Amino acid sequence: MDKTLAISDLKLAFKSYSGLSEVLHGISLDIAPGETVALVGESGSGKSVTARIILGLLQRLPNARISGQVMFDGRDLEKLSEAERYALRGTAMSMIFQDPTSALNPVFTIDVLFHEVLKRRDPSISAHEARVKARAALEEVAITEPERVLQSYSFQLSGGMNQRVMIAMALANEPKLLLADEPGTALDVTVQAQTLKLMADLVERHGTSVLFISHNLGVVREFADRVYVIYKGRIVETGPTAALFDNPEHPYTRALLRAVPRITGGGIPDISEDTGDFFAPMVVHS
Ligand SMILES: Nc1ncnc2c1ncn2[C@@H]1O[C@H](COP(=O)(O)OP(=O)(O)OP(=O)(O)O)[C@@H](O)[C@H]1O
Repeated sequence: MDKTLAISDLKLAFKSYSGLSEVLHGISLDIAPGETVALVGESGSGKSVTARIILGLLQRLPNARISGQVMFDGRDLEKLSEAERYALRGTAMSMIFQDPTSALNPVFTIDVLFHEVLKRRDPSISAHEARVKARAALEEVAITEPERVLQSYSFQLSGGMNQRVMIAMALANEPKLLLADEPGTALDVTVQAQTLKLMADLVERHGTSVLFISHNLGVVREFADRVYVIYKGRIVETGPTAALFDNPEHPYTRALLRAVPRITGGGIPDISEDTGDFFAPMVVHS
């Protein structure tokens, strides 16, 4: 079956007055239909820029130099016009962010925001039809009083409620691919765990593919089918989640796993002090 997403040899550099700074050095990554794939790595390793290239957002920056191939649902993104890429965002692919409260425009009520989202797929959808769909979508994320939520502004709702609203909106147009960039990191851990479980159940039911970007290896272990570990713009290890966590072979993956904070003390180890060769060849688990 065709992959939902197939990235090959993706390179990215930013041009500045002092020259080119290379950020991605030829990464390859794919996601099958219905699969949840995690991209993990430290801050600045290139996770968010990868998501922004998939969404077609970095292509608009005049100082971004991009090469390689990104195939989405059988289509080469680089061959699409800006208008075609715009049409894909919020319809065939959508995104959820770290902080749901700031991602939802506080000027409009949730039902107006929902209407806008649904119009991306069906420009002629009426406010009434949108409201019916929005109510059903909110019920799917276990919101028991959808009418009250629809009439509210995001600042009147809790962070956990906004996260559910955002998940419902992101899935309202039945996207093939959901990009989840550190979802819920701005929430407390219990609420984050509940909403991630909700998201996982929903994407499974809808057969949505997910690119899950996270620092949190515990969450990755629970929700991802496969993992790619990225270090300074290079994929250093990849494989099915259990194989990779049970038998990490690349020095950087080992350091990353050792750096998971433990309640029993010792604080967060500093992996920059690790002596392993983080540029060792990539490890692929089958
Ligand atoms: N518009 C830009 N211009 C120049 N450099 C950029 C731009 N956007 C990102 N970068 C650089 O690209 C690198 C990768 O950034 P990216 O945001 O993808 O990291 P990340 O892995 O998502 O980190 P975090 O987990 O902190 O979000 C960083 O060094 C960042 O400074």
